[in-house]
Formats: sequence, C-alpha cells, structure tokens
Amino acid sequence: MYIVTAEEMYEIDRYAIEHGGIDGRILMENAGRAIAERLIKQEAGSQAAAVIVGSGNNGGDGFVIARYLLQSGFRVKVYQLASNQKITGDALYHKQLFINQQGLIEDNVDAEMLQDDLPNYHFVVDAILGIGVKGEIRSSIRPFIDLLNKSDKKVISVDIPSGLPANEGIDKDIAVKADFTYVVESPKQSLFTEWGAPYYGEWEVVPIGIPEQAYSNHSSLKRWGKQAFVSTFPKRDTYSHKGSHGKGAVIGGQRTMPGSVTLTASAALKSGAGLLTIATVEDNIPIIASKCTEAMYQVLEDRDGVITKNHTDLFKAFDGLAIGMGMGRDEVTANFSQKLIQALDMPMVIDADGLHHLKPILNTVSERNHPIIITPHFGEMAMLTGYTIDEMKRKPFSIAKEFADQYQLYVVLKGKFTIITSPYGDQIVNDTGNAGLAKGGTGDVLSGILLAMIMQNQSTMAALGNACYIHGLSAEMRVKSGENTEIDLLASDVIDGLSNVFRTLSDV
Ligand SMILES: NC(=O)C1=CN([C@@H]2O[C@H](COP(=O)(O)OP(=O)(O)OC[C@H]3O[C@@H](n4cnc5c(N)ncnc54)[C@H](O)[C@@H]3O)[C@@H](O)[C@H]2O)[C@@H](O)CC1
Ligand SMILES: Nc1ncnc2c1ncn2[C@@H]1O[C@H](COP(=O)(O)OP(=O)(O)O)[C@@H](O)[C@H]1O
Ligand SMILES: [K+]
Repeated sequence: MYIVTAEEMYEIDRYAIEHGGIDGRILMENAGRAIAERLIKQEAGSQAAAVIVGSGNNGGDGFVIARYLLQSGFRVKVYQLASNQKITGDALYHKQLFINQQGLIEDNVDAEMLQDDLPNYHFVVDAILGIGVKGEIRSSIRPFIDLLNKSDKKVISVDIPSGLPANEGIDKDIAVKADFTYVVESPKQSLFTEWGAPYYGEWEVVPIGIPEQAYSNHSSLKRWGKQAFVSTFPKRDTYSHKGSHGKGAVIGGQRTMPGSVTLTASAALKSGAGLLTIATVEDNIPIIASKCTEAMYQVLEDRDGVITKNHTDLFKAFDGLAIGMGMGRDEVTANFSQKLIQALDMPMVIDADGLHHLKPILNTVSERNHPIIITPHFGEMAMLTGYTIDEMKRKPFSIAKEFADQYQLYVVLKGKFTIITSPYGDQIVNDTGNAGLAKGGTGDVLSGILLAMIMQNQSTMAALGNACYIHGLSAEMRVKSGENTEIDLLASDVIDGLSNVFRTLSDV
C-alpha cells in the first residue's frame, strides 16, 4: 500500500483522470459512496447524521456521503460552512445531486447554530478540510474544529481529520480529533507520524478506483504488511542445508552486557539463520551458552571486559554481520569496530554502540558492494545527523532519506512507526508492534531478525521490511493471545513469539 504526500495524491488523481479517462466526479462519487457504505454498516443503529462540509473537494465527498445516507433512511442534514457561491466544480455537481433528492442544506452556518443542533444527531461527518489545507487555519473555520473536539458526538473524518496537514514537516495548527477516519485511496504521510496519527483515531482506507500504474512514478513510500511478507519471504527449500540459510556473526557484548548479543543471536537463529557465531569477550561465553545453546563462539580479546583486539580476518567467511549491541563506547572498542567495518565489505547490521563507532567514519563507507544497514532509534539518529529529536520527529521521512542518500546506507529508523530507507530513495513504513516493545533489549532482537533476513534470498528492502514486520507482529500476537500484556512483554518473549508468527504467516 502506497503512502503519499498531498502533492503526490493530486498527481496520482491527475494521472488517473488524464491517462485512465476517469472523470473527477466519478472519483468523488466512488470516494463518497465507499465511505457511506461502510458508515451505513458501522452506524447501523443510528438514524441521524450531521455532515459538515467545507468549500473544497473534501466537502464534495461530504455531499456524496450525505446523499447515500439519505437514501438508506438516515435523517441527514448538510452544514455548509461556506456561502453558496464558494461551492464549485465537482463539489457543486454532487451538491446538486443531493438537493435533487430533497437533501437538506444549511449554508453559511455559524458555530453557535451548529452547537445548538448537534444534540439532534448520533454522529458527525467531518468533510470540512482535506488534503488541500494550507497555512494557518482561518478564523472562520477554527470554531467548528473546536466545537467538534469539545463535543461528545462520534466524529468521522473524510480522508484526513480537518486541519491536519497531509505532509510531514508542516507545523500543525488545530485539527479535528477524529474517532474514525476513512482515508481516501491512499494513506497520507501524517498517518504514519507520531504527531499526526493520534488525530485519525481508528482508520480504514477506501479504494476509489485509481489504477495501480498511477502510483509507479508518483510515490516511493510503501506500508509493509502481510501481503508484502507473503509475496517476498522465501520458502525453505527441501534440499537446503545450514549453509544455504546464511552463516552470520553477532559481534558485541562487553563483560557487563552479555544479554544483548544473546538476544540478537537467539533472534537470528529463531528467524531462520543457518549458522550463528557470537564474537564476544571470554567471560561472557559460559553465561551466553547457558541461554543460547545453538550458537558458536569466537573469543575477542579484552581489557577489563572491554573488547580490544582487531581480528578482521576472523570474520571474512561470514555471509552477514551484526555489530555493536552491548559493545560499550570505549575508544579501543570503537577502533576495533571501525577497522572491522572498513575492512569487510559484506552485508552488515550496525546497531546501538556500533552507531557511535560508525559516526566518525561515515564518509568512508559509501563505496561498497554490500549493504550497510543502520538501526538507530530517534535518539541515535539525532546523534548521527545533528538534528534534534524534535526535528527528527517532525520530518522523519525526509531526514532518513537525506541521510541514506548522503552516506549510501540503508536506514532502519525505529519507533512507533519504523521507517526503512534505501540509498536509492525507496522507503517502507512498518507499523506493527505495540508499547510492550518500549523496553530494553527489543532493539537487539530486531537486529538479530534483520541479520537472519538479509542472509535469506530476498531483496535487501524486502528483508528489512519483513524483519520489522515480524518483530512487531510477534509483540502484537503475544499480547492478543494473552501470553503477555504490554507491561510484562520482554524481549525474549518477542523471540519466543516468532514461532507463532511464522506458523501463522505460512498458513496464509
Ligand atoms: N480528484 C480529486 O482530487 C479527489 C479529491 N477528493 C477529496 O478532495 C480533497 C481535496 O480537495 P481540495 O483540493 O479541494 O481541498 P480541500 O477540500 O481539502 O480544501 C480546500 C478548501 O479549503 C480551504 N482552505 C485551505 N486551507 C485553509 C485554511 N488554512 N483555513 C481554512 N480554509 C482553508 C480552501 O479555501 C479551499 O476552499 C481530498 O482530501 C479528498 O477528500 C476525493 O473526492 C477523490 C478525488
Ligand atoms: N510504542 C511502540 N510501539 C511500537 N514499537 C515500538 C514502540 N516502542 C518501541 N518500539 C520498537 O521496539 C524497538 C526498540 O528498539 P531500541 O530502542 O533500540 O531498544 P534497545 O536498544 O533497548 O534494544 C524498535 O524496533 C522499535 O520500533
Ligand atoms: K476532513
């Protein structure tokens, strides 16, 4: 499923109109009818609806919805915030169809009047502003947004909660806090940002008949999901052997942090890696071995439990590496990682302390044959880029893209919405997961899953999308099944849950 900016959505609509020969009025009809059909089911017991429309095409969708609700026996009134002259084009056409069916419209509505009327309705349809919103919300509109936010009526927004920008990087003003949003055709960027998502409430995308090819030149951002997993994740070949599924190494774990590499290694094995070696300081090995029986070990030299020695040759024969978890930031350890990263051109996942080691040598890693995948959370990404966390949260898509392009890396920017970016500008969002993952160690688990996935036979972007997808899905399924709550879910539970995830996905 593609995710778009407002400009991309307009381009896609235009493409469908010009190349697909679909009339704009039909797109509006499709949008309004698809939403109304769902509303009629969703609000089956309800009898009265207020549809609040602005002067643009979002309001046009509102007129279509009102017509279908009316036809289904709902008591409906349209509250048109603008004067009659302001309603033009496709919206005017659909307004007329509503009028032709004896639809009631109140024009030039003032907020007090609407406030007095609201108790008469069971729910409100918000078709005030769509993706055409620009700049500060005008004073003529603000009281209506306030009113909806204060009212106890269920508010259902059309396409986007009115007032919320579609794109990242725009300061939001006031916006409707919807209970439910029917997103027209494609989710907009703001739905996958921490600042925008809460306004949407629950949501569903309604298709309006735009052909798939309209997207190919107009959006580089996709939501990863079950269908993407099923169509890209390779089946295990009956005749495969352990070497067919990747020989990986997890490098990290100073003496005070044996847990992180254990989690990474266990997650990699549980995600299908063929062979797994943990390279760490000697004192850690008996501790880790008691937790992760299947791994092999490579002893790294240490000083007081801190990794010191450079043994890059030891790692030449691996298919993939994960570096940095629980490694610490001692200078000698940083030197070790830096030499390793520079000497070995092989697929590698760099996480946690490894990201701090990577920062000074970023300029030296862009010319490689194999991908480097970095897995920062927002704090680590701020450290790498120099942006503040607030700036990062405001425009995570463009900052990740800029960084991936500059250093020719794959970036897995972790959070409630995890954004995966390729050095070529493609982006994927993963939104599986829950707040149970907001706990130490879950990032180590993700690194292990990523390591296993990049060693299977799939494209790098598919590998990264699939890894993030199953990591979050495992957390969701553990909670849904009642095995854990979000409070007691631990990183090791996420690993245990992978078994159920693979079983469920292979049944699809
Ligand atoms: N072909 C298309 O473009 C389709 C568009 N559709 C709907 O059309 C919407 C986009 O329509 P429009 O481009 O007409 O835009 P909108 O309906 O989102 O808004 C434009 C109107 O809002 C006013 N406005 C903009 N910024 C404002 C502000 N800060 N304060 C107060 N008023 C402001 C403008 O004066 C204009 O009248 C989509 O969100 C979707 O709901 C759907 O009908 C499907 C097809
Ligand atoms: N509220 C949340 N909802 C969904 N996923 C989350 C949430 N909080 C954290 N995560 C996920 O959990 C993982 C945390 O990684 P990270 O912060 O590196 O943890 P650690 O370094 O302690 O292992 C990431 O994959 C992130 O996307
Ligand atoms: K709206």
